[in-house]
Amino acid sequence: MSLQRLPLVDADVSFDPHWLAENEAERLLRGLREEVAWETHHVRLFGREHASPRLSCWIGDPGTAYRYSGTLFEPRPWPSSLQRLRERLSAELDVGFNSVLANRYRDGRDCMGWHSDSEPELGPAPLIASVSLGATRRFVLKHRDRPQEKLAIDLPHGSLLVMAGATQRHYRHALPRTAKAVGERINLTFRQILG
Ligand SMILES: O=C(O)CCC(=O)C(=O)O
Ligand SMILES: [Fe+2]
Repeated sequence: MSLQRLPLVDADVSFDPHWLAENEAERLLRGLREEVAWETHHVRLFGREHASPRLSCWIGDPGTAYRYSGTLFEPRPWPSSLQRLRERLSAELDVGFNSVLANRYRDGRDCMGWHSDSEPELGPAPLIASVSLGATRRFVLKHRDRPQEKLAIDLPHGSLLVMAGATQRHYRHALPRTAKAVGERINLTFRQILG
């Protein structure tokens, strides 16, 4: 593993563009299309229900329910391929991951808006490991109080991005939609829900 620290103040973000071998990444991508119970999550924003512009699935150990934007998601069980990936990540990063949010971006219109992963059940300094599969998409980070502190990074097939420490406290991030013709992408954000 060769994680490189990215140049951001008040944050701890590191990146390995080739974390997974090409054949492993390909096998995972194919498997996850079938093994995951993909669904459209609905979230409440300003009192109104919205369909998220992507497919998602919350997966985790029993007891890792996750509340976000007013909705409580009960975890689905681990498909075996994700179970193995979780074990490998937990060992390499020395973090007891007990859940993962899987997101599937069908094309360039699917996206994720500005947010930070700062739900209380993640604790004050969450370590989030984000594995990307399929089409390369641009990921952007921006400091909450210092707008000139920002970074855009393309996340290719098989890459690993790790956000730790004060990153969620000081930064928001997003996966913008794109007018470019891009294929499907699956992203996995491994998390540790504190009991
Ligand atoms: O798809 C991505 O790379 C970002 C996903 C993300 O921010 C999240 O799951 O919280
Ligand atoms: Fe996020």
